[in-house]
Amino acid sequence: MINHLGIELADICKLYPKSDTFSLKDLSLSIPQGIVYGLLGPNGAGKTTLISILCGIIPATTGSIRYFDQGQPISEIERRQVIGFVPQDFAFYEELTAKQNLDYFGAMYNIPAAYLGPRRDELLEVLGLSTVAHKAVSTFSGGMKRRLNLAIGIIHRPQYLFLDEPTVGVDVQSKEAIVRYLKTLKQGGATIIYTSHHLAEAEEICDRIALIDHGRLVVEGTTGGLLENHEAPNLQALFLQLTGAAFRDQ
Ligand SMILES: Nc1ncnc2c1ncn2[C@@H]1O[C@H](COP(=O)(O)OP(=O)(O)OP(=O)(O)O)[C@@H](O)[C@H]1O
Repeated sequence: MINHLGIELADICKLYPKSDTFSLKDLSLSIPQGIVYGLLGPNGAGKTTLISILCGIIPATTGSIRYFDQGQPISEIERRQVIGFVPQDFAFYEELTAKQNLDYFGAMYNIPAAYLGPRRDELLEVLGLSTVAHKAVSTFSGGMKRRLNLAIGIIHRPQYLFLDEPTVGVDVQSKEAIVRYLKTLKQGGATIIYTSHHLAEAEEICDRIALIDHGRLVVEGTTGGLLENHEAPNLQALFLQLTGAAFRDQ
């Protein structure tokens, strides 16, 4: 399968207002279309900042981002239609039911009712939420909320899906369900860009990874190629080899 260029970032810098330290510095990446791409790094490395810039939630201070489809650049308006974002913080209404949340967010994307109903029911089914579809989300477990968060981010079938720690704080069953569904989305042609601290999970699903530390790119490449080049038995060993053992508490 030919992977066309999907997203190209050039010299991205991010200086938050009132901050005197760059959260991202001179970061350049080329992300192919149709793969799972992992943004990895220690606490405070800049992963959330980068994913938020990539999907247009916050602006970069300097640098450029271009999106492509089948090798052709796409406009800002087109970009907004083809991306989906699953944030680390839950982005739904606790007092509404799972079904009402999906209906609400589906309507925000202007999905016609004839398509929205079947799409909503399909997502509830594959993410194991059918039996609780009519319950208020405030009664859900952490894993159920994570799965609903994912369903909302993909209700409009995005071509580019950004996920910020999609499996944080969930049990093995929910993690498996989420990972399985991400693989299904990739098989359907989606480009998935995700951050995670679960390195075994990242090793399982990422075709390529970028390792970031202190806002700078440390290394980038195919998961297998990086392990081989650095003679690392797994991603955790590679991570420690390249970022050191020091804590990142401040
Ligand atoms: N709104 C903000 N204002 C100022 N500084 C910020 C802001 N958001 C993040 N930062 C800083 O930018 C740097 C990168 O933070 P970011 O949240 O992107 O890292 P991360 O890799 O996602 O970390 P974690 O793994 O802990 O979620 C950190 O030093 C952080 O303190």
